[in-house]
Amino acid sequence: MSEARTITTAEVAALLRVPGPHDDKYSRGVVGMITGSTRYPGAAVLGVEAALRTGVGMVRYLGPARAADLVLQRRPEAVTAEGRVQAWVLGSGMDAGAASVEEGPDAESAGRMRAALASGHPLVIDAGALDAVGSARGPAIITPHARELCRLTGSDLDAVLADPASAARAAADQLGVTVLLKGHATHVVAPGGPMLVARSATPWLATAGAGDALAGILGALVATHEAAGPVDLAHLARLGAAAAVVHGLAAQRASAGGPLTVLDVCAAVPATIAALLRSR
Ligand SMILES: NC(=O)C1=CN([C@@H]2O[C@H](COP(=O)(O)OP(=O)(O)OC[C@H]3O[C@@H](n4cnc5c(N)ncnc54)[C@H](O)[C@@H]3O)[C@@H](O)[C@H]2O)[C@@H](O)CC1
Ligand SMILES: Nc1ncnc2c1ncn2[C@@H]1O[C@H](COP(=O)(O)OP(=O)(O)O)[C@@H](O)[C@H]1O
Repeated sequence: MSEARTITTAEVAALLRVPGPHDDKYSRGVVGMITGSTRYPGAAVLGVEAALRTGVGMVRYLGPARAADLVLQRRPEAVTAEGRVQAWVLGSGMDAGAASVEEGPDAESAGRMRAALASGHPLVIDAGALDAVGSARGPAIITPHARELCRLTGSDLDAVLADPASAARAAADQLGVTVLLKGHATHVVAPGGPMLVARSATPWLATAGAGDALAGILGALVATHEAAGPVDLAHLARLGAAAAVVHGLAAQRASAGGPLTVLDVCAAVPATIAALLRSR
């Protein structure tokens, strides 16, 4: 078994960047999101909502037209034009192989995804972008669930579920990226680094779209840190664990012991962050 340590709320609070009087939308960080597809446009809405609720200077949304329309209906503050970006979120709400699509309504966002992978900026790689991890030039954190991890590494599902910490560590070493393995407990590890575990989630969070929101929270945290100086794989591991704790605590707030929707979780993120900041 791989040794694992639960990240504390004090550590998470210390990782939250608070804007100061001299900040502007660019110095706070811009997260670029190429998420959602013609088939799964809702994932784009959830990720953008989560990123904005986490606090970031700008969300630049560059997915397919149908998803962009829905994002703008929900969040007119999202910017859908190309421009400066400090960190990317790729692949939520896309089918495997999304970066290789060359025809149809999702081809333009596939091209943008290939450019983001080659940009050297930090990357949050989710769902349909996972199989493109080998083309990531910048530091990357991948966010698979157990079955996605198996698809990526060829490991056995029962073995991953029995020892997620070892599976996450082996994947990080094999792929040379930081791995955030989702589940009731979420395991996060950089190649050769310490294993961090987030244990704040409630089982009510096991609902479609919850992972899309996690990717948005994480993308916002990465962009706000990258705006202050380059993040590396070890830094991405701490931010990944922090994002999972914020996600889980927001879910506890949204649930209050009962069912939740993913937009409820997103709506609970600002109060969750405010409570963490009061505790530091
Ligand atoms: N509103 C939306 O637009 C939504 C879009 N979604 C997108 O839908 C696409 C497909 O996602 P799926 O994860 O369903 O597809 P997958 O094809 O990756 O998963 C389907 C298979 O994986 C298994 N599986 C799922 N979660 C697991 C876990 N935690 N442990 C072990 N096995 C697990 C399922 O039993 C099933 O056999 C993704 O791009 C995703 O981002 C989902 O996020 C749901 C919401
Ligand atoms: N039993 C559970 N208890 C707590 N959290 C869970 C549980 N099952 C899943 N989650 C969380 O819910 C999210 C599901 O993400 P994912 O599998 O990508 O689903 P989707 O693709 O539908 O968004 C992850 O953040 C995961 O950690």
